[in-house]
Amino acid sequence: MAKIDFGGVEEEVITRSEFPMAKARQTLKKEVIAVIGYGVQGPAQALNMKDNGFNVIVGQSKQFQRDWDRAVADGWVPGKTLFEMEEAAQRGTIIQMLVSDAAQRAIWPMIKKCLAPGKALYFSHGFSIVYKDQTKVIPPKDVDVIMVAPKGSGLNVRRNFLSGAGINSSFAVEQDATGRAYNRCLAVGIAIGSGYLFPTTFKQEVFSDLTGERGVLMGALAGIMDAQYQVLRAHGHSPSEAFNETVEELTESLIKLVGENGMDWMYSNCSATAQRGALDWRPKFKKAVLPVFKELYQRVATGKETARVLSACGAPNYQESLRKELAELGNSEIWLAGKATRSLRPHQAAKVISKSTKGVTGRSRN
Ligand SMILES: NC(=O)C1=CN([C@@H]2O[C@H](COP(=O)(O)OP(=O)(O)OC[C@H]3O[C@@H](n4cnc5c(N)ncnc54)[C@H](O)[C@@H]3O)[C@@H](O)[C@H]2O)C=CC1
Ligand SMILES: CC(=O)[C@](C)(O)C(=O)O
Ligand SMILES: [Mg+2]
Ligand SMILES: [Mg+2]
Repeated sequence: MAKIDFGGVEEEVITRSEFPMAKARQTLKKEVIAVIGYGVQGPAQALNMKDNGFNVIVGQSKQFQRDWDRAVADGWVPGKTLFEMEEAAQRGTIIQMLVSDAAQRAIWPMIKKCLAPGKALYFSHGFSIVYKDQTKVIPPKDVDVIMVAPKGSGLNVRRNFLSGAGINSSFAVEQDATGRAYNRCLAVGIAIGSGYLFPTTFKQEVFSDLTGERGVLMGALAGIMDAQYQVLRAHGHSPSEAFNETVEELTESLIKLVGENGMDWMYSNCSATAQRGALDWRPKFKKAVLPVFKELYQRVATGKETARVLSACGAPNYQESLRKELAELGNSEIWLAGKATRSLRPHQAAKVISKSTKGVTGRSRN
């Protein structure tokens, strides 16, 4: 493992050069990897592994016709590489649990029957194992239990693979029954297209992941956007102006600079006026939301968020009510304004400018 200094704390990271693709292929050459679930992560991981030359089959319930049809359209062949979930799980030696977290609880009794000794049970989230009191997912002692959790949407797991970039993942071994769990885990991590692999535990992964997606990555993000948009609109700003100053300028400009070189770098390349205001207001926002994040982490740690996911997402009419909720969000004024704004992005001009390298390196941090 390479040792990397993260802001003064040393952590170990697995690099592709330590665990090259040839070693992954060697490690998994006798394995049949059964990807159970063709939702978001399923297609990305299955297709990346197949394109990397691994022996992959897909298990998908035909009752979810849309997902079955997508698997067929992606080249999986019914009866050869695409099966009902139980048959795929029987055939697989590494069983990847990539149905939704609530569905993992529902299909567990069936999966458990397919876990012959020496097989590996794989997750991309610590959820089912860590909250076993609620999910009842308790693997037998004679199988490996491993996790690779890509740190991004499945869409990017596939897109980054196709662009050659890869995506970083965390990984953990919960149970090593065969003595090969660690190598199996890293080999699958490399096979699905991970770049760097960060060691974690199932518990640390799921606590941080649930906090992140409810917080800054998704929930808090949409919440603060709504709040700012509402205030601007209430003071007579047009929808386009309110949207531009809340979302468009972030996604099209400023957050890209944060990704490129950090927050201070983005600040450095904005006006002195903006920098002063942002530095002054940062602590106020932090103070306002800190209690909310503390409450969120508590709810994650005590399993309340898990109970909410299992009861809501496991309900029979959930897909219908989810569709309604997402449609309501998409049809709210802010996101309709967003649709109009996106149609006005000046793509042509951007292409011409990108041919020049003058003036694109940014202002240094002093
Ligand atoms: N979506 C993502 O990008 C990420 C997901 N993960 C984790 O990966 C795992 C899979 O998540 P997603 O790909 O989002 O799955 P998803 O939420 O898209 O699940 C869809 C799959 O579950 C199946 N399914 C749903 N209910 C079912 C039921 N009652 N019986 C049988 N099958 C059912 C669907 O047919 C489909 O194949 C989860 O543990 C998730 O937390 C981790 C990182 C990112
Ligand atoms: C993309 C990801 O890693 C999330 C947000 O945690 C998820 O989809 O569960
Ligand atoms: Mg995540
Ligand atoms: Mg998540």
